[in-house]
Amino acid sequence: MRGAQEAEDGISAAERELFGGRLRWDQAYIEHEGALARMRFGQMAVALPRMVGVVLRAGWSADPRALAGLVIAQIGQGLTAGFGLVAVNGVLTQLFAEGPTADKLRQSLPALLALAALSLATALLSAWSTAMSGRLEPQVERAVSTRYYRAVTQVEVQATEEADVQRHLEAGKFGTDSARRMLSLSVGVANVVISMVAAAVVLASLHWALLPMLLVIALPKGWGAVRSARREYLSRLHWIDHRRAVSTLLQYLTMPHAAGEIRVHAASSLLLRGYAEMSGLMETEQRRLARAQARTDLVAGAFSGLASLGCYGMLWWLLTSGGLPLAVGGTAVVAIRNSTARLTSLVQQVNRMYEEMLQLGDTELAARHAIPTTGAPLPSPARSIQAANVSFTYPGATTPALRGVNVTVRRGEVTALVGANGSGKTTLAKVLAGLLLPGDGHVWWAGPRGERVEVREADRSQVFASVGLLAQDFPHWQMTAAANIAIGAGDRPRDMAEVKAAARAADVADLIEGLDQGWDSIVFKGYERGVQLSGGQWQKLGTARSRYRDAPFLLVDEPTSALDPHAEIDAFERLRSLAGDGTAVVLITHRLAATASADHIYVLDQGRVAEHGTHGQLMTAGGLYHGMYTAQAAQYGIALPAPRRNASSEHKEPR
Ligand SMILES: Nc1ncnc2c1ncn2[C@@H]1O[C@H](COP(=O)(O)OP(=O)(O)OP(=O)(O)O)[C@@H](O)[C@H]1O
Repeated sequence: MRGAQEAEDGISAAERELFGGRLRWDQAYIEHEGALARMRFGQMAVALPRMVGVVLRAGWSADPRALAGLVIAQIGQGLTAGFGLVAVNGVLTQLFAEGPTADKLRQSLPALLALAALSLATALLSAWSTAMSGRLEPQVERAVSTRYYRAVTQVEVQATEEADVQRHLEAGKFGTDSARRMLSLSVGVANVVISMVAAAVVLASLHWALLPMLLVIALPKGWGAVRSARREYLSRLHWIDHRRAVSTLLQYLTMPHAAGEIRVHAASSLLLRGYAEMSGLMETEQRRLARAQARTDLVAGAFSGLASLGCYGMLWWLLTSGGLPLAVGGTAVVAIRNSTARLTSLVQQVNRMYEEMLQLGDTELAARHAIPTTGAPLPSPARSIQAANVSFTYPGATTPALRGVNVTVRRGEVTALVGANGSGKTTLAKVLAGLLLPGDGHVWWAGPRGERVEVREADRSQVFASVGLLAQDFPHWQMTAAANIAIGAGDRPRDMAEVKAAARAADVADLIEGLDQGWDSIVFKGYERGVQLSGGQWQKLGTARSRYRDAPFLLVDEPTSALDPHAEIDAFERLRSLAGDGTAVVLITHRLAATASADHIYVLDQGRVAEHGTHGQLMTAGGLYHGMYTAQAAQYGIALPAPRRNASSEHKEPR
C-alpha cells in the first residue's frame, strides 16, 4: 500500500514523515521549473533568436571588441566549413574522373591543399573564438551581476516586504551566473548553426534536391533530440527534491551542534533509515526513466533511420539515373553526416540556453521596484521632518501598523517614541527615514523658512544622506572593527580619525584598541584575527556606526537594550548632547527613565499617537505613559504620586 503510494507521487514515506512531503525551496526560480518540459519544438526555434539577442546585447555593452572578434570567428568557421565542403567536392570530382589514378591524385592536389589550409584556418578561428569568449564571459557576468545587485539595493524597502518581490529578488541571484553560461552556450549553438547553414548552402548549390534531403534527415533527428533532452530535464527535476532531502539528512549527521542528539536520542537511526528509503526510491525512479529514455531513443532512431533510408534511396536513384555526378553524391553524404551528428548537441545546448534565459530574465525584475533616482532637492538646511496624518499598512497585513499619525521631529531636540510592543514605533521611524512611504498622509521635510518637500516628491538620495540609523537588528558585518564603523558612510572614503572619534563617542574605542589586532580585528569568531563581541559591545559598535554617518537626523531604535546600567546612562547622555549640537535625535526605547529628559515624547498605541508632550506633561496627564512609567518605577520599589488629572488623548502639536 505504502509502496503503491510512493510509486504514484514519487515521495518516499521517509520524506513524508520528516518533511511532510516534498522538500522544496520557497524561491522563485521554482517558477521556471518545468518551463522547458512544457516547451514545444517550434517555440524553441522561435525563442532562439530572442536568446541570442539577449546575449549579444549583454556582450556588446560589456566588451564590443571581444564580441565582434567572437562573431567574426564564428562566421569565419562557418565559411571554412562551407569552403571545406566545396574542397571535398573538388577532391571527389577529381578522384571519380576518368583516367589513371596517379593523374587523378595529382589533379586533386590543389583541392587537397585547400582542404588542409581550411583545416588550419578552422583551428586558428576556433582558438581565437576560445580566447575571445574567455575574455568576454567574465565581463558579461560582472556587468549583469553589478546591474542586478545595484538594482537590488535600490528596491523600495516596502516592495521587499511583498512575497512576490522577495522571491524575484532571490531568483535573480541564480540569473547572474546564467549570463556567463548563456554566452558559452551561444558560442556552441552559433558554431553548429553556422556550419549547418554553410552545408545547406553548398548542398543547394550542388543540386537542388540535396537541401530537402538534409532537412528530411535532420528533422526526425532534431525531434528525437528534443524529446530526449526534455526527458533528461524532467529526470533532473525529479531528482532535485530527493537530492535536496537526502543531502539535508546527511548534513545533520555531520553537524557538530547535532552531535549530542544524534547519539543520545538515536536520531541517527531515523536519519539513516530515511536516507536508505529515499535513495531506494531514487534508484527506482532512475530505472523507470532509463527505460522510458530507451523507448524514446528507439522511436526517434527508427524515424531517423527511415528518413535516412528514403534519402539515401533517392540519392541512389539520382546517381544511377545520371541526374547527379558521383562526386556530388559523395559530398552530400559527408555534409549530411556532419550536420546531423551535431544536431543532438545543438538541441541540448538550445534547451539549456532557454533555462538560462529564464533565469537571466529574473535579474531584470529588481529594477521594476526601484526607488526613483530623481526628485526635488530637500530644503537646505532641512530643519524638521513632519509626519502628517500618516497611515501605513505592510504588504500582506490585514491591519495598519500606523493610523493617522502626526509627529514632528526637529533638529536640536530629542524626540522619544514609546509604546507597547507592536504599537508602531519602528514602522514610524522607517517612515520618517524615507524607507517606507506612507499609504495615506504626508511626510514633509521642512526648511528654516517653512519651505517644505514631500518625501514622495523628494530626491530620496538626499533624504537618505540626511539620516543616520541604528536599527534594532542592525547588521553585524563579518568584517573588521574599523569596517563595521566606516560602513556607516559607505558612500565616503574611510577616514580613520573619524572612525576613532565615532568609536570614542560610543565608548567602544578602548575595547577595540585593546584587542590584539586592534582596528583590524574581525568582529566575528571563526576567522583568523576573529574575536567574539558581547551583545552590549556590538550595540556600542552599532552606535559608533550611526555616529560616523554624522547625519543631521539620527534615528535610534532601542540603542541601549543590551547595555549595562552605567553604559546605558552614558549612552543617553551622549544622545542628549548630540541633540544639543543640532542633531535631531529620534529615540525609540522602553527605558522610560531615559525619555524623562526628551524634548517630546510620543506615545504610540496600536498604530496611533495616543499621547504626546514632555515627561512632566504626560505624567501629570496620567494615562498610558504614566501607567508605563509607574510600572517601571515600581520594579525598583519607587512609589510615584498619582496624576493630578486624567489622561488626555487629545493630539496637540507640541510647541
Ligand atoms: N515587515 C512587516 N510585515 C508585516 N507586519 C509588520 C512588519 N513589521 C512590523 N509589522 C507589524 O506592524 C506592527 C508595528 O510593528 P513595529 O515593529 O513598528 O512595532 P514596535 O512598536 O516597534 O514594536 P517593538 O516595541 O516590539 O519593537 C506590528 O503589529 C507588527 O506585527
